Amino acid sequence: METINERDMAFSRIESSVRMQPVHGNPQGTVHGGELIKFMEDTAGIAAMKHAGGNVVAARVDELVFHKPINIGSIVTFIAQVAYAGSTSMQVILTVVVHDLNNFEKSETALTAFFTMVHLDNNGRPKKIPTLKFNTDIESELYALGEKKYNENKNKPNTY
Ligand SMILES: CCCCCCCCCCCCCCCC(=O)SCCNC(=O)CCNC(=O)[C@H](O)C(C)(C)COP(=O)(O)OP(=O)(O)OC[C@H]1O[C@@H](n2cnc3c(N)ncnc32)[C@H](O)[C@@H]1OP(=O)(O)O
Repeated sequence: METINERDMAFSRIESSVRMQPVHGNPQGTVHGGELIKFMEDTAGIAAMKHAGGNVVAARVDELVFHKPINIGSIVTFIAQVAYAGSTSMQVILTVVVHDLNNFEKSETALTAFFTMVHLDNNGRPKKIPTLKFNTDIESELYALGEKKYNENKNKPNTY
């Protein structure tokens, strides 16, 4: 199989929309945080799989922020972007937006997080990934954010 050494950042971007159902709810009647995190991890995982070209696992979640509660019945879009590629790991920036059901041009950010996803080979060992190429000013900013988070994690004591 052909080995890909470099991928454009835009290649891995994923958007996935879901209507939040009663089964996603918590006792307060809004969407349960754990349900949202599962969708976030799946979306981050698919973006990372696209970049890596194979299986990935989540190694870490940083700066998960719940900015707004989400109501049952809302249509929510999960946006995942590989922002930085290390040797075998990726920083995936996850943004969750809630749409205005009467005006889909309007949406609000409800959650944000960084996921560290690691590419694994068939024996479950970390495997090298393509480098990441940015092509626009916005992508360059995302890359800088991802690189900062990667370096912060590498420098944290007792992390691994
Ligand atoms: C709405 C949509 C619906 C769609 C619906 C479809 C669903 C379709 C979904 C498919 C998508 C699946 C997405 C789910 C993914 C899981 O749910 S996975 C389950 C949860 N995760 C786990 O069980 C992982 C457990 N941990 C491990 O297995 C090992 O610790 C790891 C992560 C493989 C690392 O192993 P290790 O031997 O420590 O590796 P090591 O060589 O030291 O480091 C490798 C790299 O990882 C980094 N790393 C390791 N540990 C850490 C750490 N704690 N923090 C940060 N970085 C770390 C290192 O810095 C290194 O990076 P590079 O410098 O190479 O880039």
